[in-house]
Amino acid sequence: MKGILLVNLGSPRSTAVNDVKEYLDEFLMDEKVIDYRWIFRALLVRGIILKTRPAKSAEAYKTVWTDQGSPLIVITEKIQKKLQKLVDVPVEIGMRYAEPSIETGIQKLVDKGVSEIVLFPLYPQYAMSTTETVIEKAEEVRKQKFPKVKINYIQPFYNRDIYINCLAESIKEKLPENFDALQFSYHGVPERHIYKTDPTKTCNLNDCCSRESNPSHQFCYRHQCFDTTNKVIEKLNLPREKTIVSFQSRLGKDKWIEPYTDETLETIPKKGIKNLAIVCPAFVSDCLETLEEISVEGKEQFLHGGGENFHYIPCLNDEDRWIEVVKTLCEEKLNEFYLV
Ligand SMILES: C=CC1=C(C)c2cc3[nH]c(cc4nc(cc5[nH]c(cc1n2)c(C)c5CCC(=O)O)C(CCC(=O)O)=C4C)c(C)c3C=C
Ligand SMILES: [Fe+2]
Ligand SMILES: [Fe+2]
Repeated sequence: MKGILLVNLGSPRSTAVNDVKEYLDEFLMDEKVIDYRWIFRALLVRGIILKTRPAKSAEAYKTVWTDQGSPLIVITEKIQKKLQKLVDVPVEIGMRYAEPSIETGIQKLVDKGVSEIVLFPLYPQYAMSTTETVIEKAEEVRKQKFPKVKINYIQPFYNRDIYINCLAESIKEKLPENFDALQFSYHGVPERHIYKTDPTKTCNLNDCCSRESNPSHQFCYRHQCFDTTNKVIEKLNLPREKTIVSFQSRLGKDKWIEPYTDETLETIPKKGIKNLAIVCPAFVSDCLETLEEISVEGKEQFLHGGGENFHYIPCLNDEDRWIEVVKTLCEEKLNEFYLV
């Protein structure tokens, strides 16, 4: 029997500082996220970051937490429920960090008699710290706990027509009537991650990310973000000069991919952009990074820089058209099981 596992990043179990600390420890000790040798990672994460960040992050989580829990988990559950109504195989969710874990999700499917799983990492663009760590973790769990189970992984879908149409339509519906610019703010990654995962060693994080065709693009997160943006701009028929791409949420002292969202938000009002619409297409569901970092902090930065109107465009969340895309992508992979 076949089944579907939707995988998202995960959130702390509550906004208590200790729960946030436990979550951040698992997240940041992942060597695909902070890719230093264990001893240096432990010194940085446990010796420095976890001393102060959990209290700060817990305060931020409190501002977005709902009666049902973390927005990211609640929305992923809504996607699961809606998808379950459209497909005739069991659908479960699993989080890369904290609960419900990938193991919990696979166990629930196995308990329902599933032996062939389509696993969907809910990230449009490939990154070592997202898609790659999800697949690595799922393979580790499968080998150790479920050796008879087969897993088929859905690949990044940043450039698929069905996804681009869906994202473009969603944005179009929510765009305000008057705006000076539409900003696409993607989660950032350290530059080092892009060099590390480039099998061709040709990406220089410059023009090659935006070049038409280049073998490095399959693993270049920066390229994939530009490509999603360009395809949406084309669909919406937007003048290029009315659009901005930037990268948010950087952590630590390393150089992350540029331009940075916070700096952009502070400076664009001085260039005449007073009315801004902003969307975050690296996230399929709203979460701390969109609801707090962009909608609240980002708005403050923009207004502080002299901006006047800040319009946040929510993620796809559980919109019906997005659930249809999830269904199509899952069905493609479910069908592959029949071919082998
Ligand atoms: C596109 C998706 C994401 C990428 C790429 C990514 C890389 C990445 N993130 C951190 C550090 C943190 N991220 C945090 C929250 C967070 N990150 C993503 C997605 C991506 N991260 C999401 C969806 C969330 C929100 C989770 C939620 O519960 O809502 C956090 C925790 C919050 C905080 O303390 O700020 C950290 C830390 C790194 C270091 C990284 C790449 C190396
Ligand atoms: Fe993150
Ligand atoms: Fe690149």
